[in-house]
Amino acid sequence: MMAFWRDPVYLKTRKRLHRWIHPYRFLLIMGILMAIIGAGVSSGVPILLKELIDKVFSEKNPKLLFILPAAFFVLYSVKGLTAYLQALYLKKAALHMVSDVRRDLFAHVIRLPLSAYGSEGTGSLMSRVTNDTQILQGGIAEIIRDLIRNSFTAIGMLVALFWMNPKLTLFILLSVPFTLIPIRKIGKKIRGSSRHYQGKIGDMNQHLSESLSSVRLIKSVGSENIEIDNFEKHSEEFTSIQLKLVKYENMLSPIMESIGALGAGIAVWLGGYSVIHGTLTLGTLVGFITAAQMLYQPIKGLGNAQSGIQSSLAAAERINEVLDKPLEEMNLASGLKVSTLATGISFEHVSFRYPNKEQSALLDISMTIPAGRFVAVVGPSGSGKSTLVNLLPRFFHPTSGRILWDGHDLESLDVSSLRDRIGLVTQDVILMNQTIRENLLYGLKREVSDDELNAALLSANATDFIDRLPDKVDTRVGERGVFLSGGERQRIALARVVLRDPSLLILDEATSALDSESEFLIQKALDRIMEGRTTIVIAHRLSTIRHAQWLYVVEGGRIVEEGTHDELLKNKAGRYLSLLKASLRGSEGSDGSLGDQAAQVPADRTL
Ligand SMILES: Nc1ncnc2c1ncn2[C@@H]1O[C@H](COP(=O)(O)OP(=O)(O)OP(=O)(O)O)[C@@H](O)[C@H]1O
Repeated sequence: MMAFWRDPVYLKTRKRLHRWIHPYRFLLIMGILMAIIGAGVSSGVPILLKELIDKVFSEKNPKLLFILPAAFFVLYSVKGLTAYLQALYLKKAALHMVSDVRRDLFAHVIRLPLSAYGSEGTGSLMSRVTNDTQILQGGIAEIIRDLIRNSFTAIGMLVALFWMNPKLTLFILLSVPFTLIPIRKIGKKIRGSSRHYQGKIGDMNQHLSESLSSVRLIKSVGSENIEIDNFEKHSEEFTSIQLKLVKYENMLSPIMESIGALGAGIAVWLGGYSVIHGTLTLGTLVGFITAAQMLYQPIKGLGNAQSGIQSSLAAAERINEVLDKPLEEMNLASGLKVSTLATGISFEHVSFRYPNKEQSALLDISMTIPAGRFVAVVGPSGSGKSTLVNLLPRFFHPTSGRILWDGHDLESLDVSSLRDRIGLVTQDVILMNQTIRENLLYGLKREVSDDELNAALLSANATDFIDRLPDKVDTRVGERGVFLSGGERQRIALARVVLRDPSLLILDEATSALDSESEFLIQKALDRIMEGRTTIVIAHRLSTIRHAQWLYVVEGGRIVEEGTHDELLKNKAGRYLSLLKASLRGSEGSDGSLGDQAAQVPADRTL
């Protein structure tokens, strides 16, 4: 009847489910045992009733008048106790199991390759980890409770019925097949609505997380009302799906009850006829009708389990969709571990295309960066600069060509050790809502002394502003570091990089200019930090560009020019010169001879 074991989603989830169930099998076995005892005890009730009427009232046996009520008391107490223990064991197993599912799901989500994040929003992913697992847990607990206890109780009742009168039992069983049709039909509807419902929670969460993280934009353009309307739309759609679900879920019970009443009616009609004609005792009839009623209770419960099964399968389907996504290939076991960058990095005819794009972001890039060199990449917006540096920590893989680290293809390296060797400072510094100290030590796999921490802050020029904070390095920085200024956040990011002591430093310079004091402090810090390391900077500041030992000009995903600043300036028809001219014209309204101008403009001028 509950043929969920033939369901394709269940078949797909089965292996995972067995892995999740395994550690809690003893709890489950105990729960099932309690259900069996409870069911056995329940089936004693109609039999006792039969005995009470036939032996005590008809045969007038006074001894049994005391024993039978006492037996009733014991039966009901044992029934209650087993129900309690069964709920406890099964719920405990379900809660622990789903906690494991949540952990596995989070571990999977966090290990997905970067490319997997763009297509599905964070809010929606979050909803799969928190909400779908919750539904799964509710479902599992319900399924086990309703399915197991009710199945055993139904079997127990059937045994009692057969024991009392097999012929009459067969008659009332005639109605059972009719229960299958609504269970199947409504079950399908529940599954569909449940999936829709869970998807809608994901949409609502997505909207919530997006608007909360963009609250500044919303306020600055005054779009609060639009966002409220959008949210209301999501919320109303959610409610209407919920209502649909409630309708289907509650449809089963009355249908099952009516069919059950039909069975009980048959029993009363046929049984009553037999009592009148003296072929059945009154006790058997009362016991029989009680058992028949008690049989429909678990059958109704089996109908309810159907809704739990269907919502769980819908949740399992959504959880599977995440767990089926391939993990990032880290080469942890087979990859070569890197500990330094001794000779350098080379790109060999590297091209790259984002999976959702038709045009390549990088085309036939070949370049060699010897160890220790300070290299700058310049180019117009969207030319592929960030994409180029993102290939180095293997956030993405080249579509063709290869990148070598000390002569070894990046694809053959242990990614974790590779990333340990790379220090990445992005434009928008990401800080956790923790203390400065915790942010500095985040992800470090070694102990750091206070002296070392202070030295790192000193070399990042971060000591002055931290000394002015109430709790110094133990001050919390707020969500994404909002309690700090842009320049302060950058200096913390630099100190973090110093502690990681990477062989390759990748800096994506901020496009918006910082105030000149911050700029100066950061530049000084950088000069110190870059010493002895290979550095690649996506450069926007003239000061960086001037000091770079080698420059690459990227345009349309290709390297169009390379050389030193002075060499590139000499090419009057070159892209480098026109890039500089365009940037200077934008701010100075000038287009004169750029060699001289570039030497004169302030160092914090951004490109
Ligand atoms: N995650 C992504 N998915 C799809 N396309 C992307 C993704 N990131 C960048 N692109 C596309 O790749 C191209 C190069 O982008 P990239 O960010 O590398 O340029 P950029 O030179 O760093 O630009 P900017 O200076 O404005 O930061 C652009 O056309 C961009 O739209």
